[in-house]
Amino acid sequence: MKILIVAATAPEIAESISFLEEKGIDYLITGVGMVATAFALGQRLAQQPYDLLLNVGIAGTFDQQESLGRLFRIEEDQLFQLGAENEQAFISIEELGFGESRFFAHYKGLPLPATYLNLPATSAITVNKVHGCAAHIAQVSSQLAPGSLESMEGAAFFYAAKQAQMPAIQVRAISNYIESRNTAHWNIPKALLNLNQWLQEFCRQQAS
Ligand SMILES: O=C(O)c1cccc(C(=O)CC[C@H]2O[C@@H](n3cnc4c(=O)[nH]cnc43)[C@H](O)[C@@H]2O)c1
Repeated sequence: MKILIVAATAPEIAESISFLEEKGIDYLITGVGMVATAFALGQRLAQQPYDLLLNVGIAGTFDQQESLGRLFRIEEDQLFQLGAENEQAFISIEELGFGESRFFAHYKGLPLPATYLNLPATSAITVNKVHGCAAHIAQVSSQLAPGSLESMEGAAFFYAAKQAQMPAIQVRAISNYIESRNTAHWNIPKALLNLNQWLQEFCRQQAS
């Protein structure tokens, strides 16, 4: 099975790059954010088809009781606040009739290893602006499924995969709580360690 590993930044998969190169597994660093992700992935997929696309990275969680470093598979991801507003309410892109904002992991029929299937599943939102203001966080969080995560790429990754009609999955390690912004509270090293250990185990199981 030909797999493409997709990450926003090189540091997110730095611990796995020599492993991936030894195994002959392709990877793509897109740059941070939805526009960079959709363009880079679209460009790659136009040149080369894959049997499976895997987006890995770190993410924030809205669940203040969750453990930093924990891994999740993202089953649904949303282009957050894509739409319009009027004086009363937000109007989604679906209600406007211009497209869709919700995208899903897609791997039906693929024999994915236990290291993926056994991960806890959750939903995520994809944002242009990382939430860091307590009042906004309280408002957003009340509209989301409990335990939702937040990244800057996930839904754009699923979008590009859907456009290219290729199976796609996403795994995120929690690096921080979505809270009043304070990066001193983030635990990026723990998230990266867990994410890269998982990624290498996934690739080993996938190959066997
Ligand atoms: O500072 C570092 O050592 C470092 C190492 C690896 C990656 C980073 C990043 O800042 C990656 C940016 C990446 O992280 C995602 N992310 C993480 N937390 C959140 C969040 O709370 N809300 C939204 N996105 C988050 C995001 O997908 C960025 O692409 C730093």
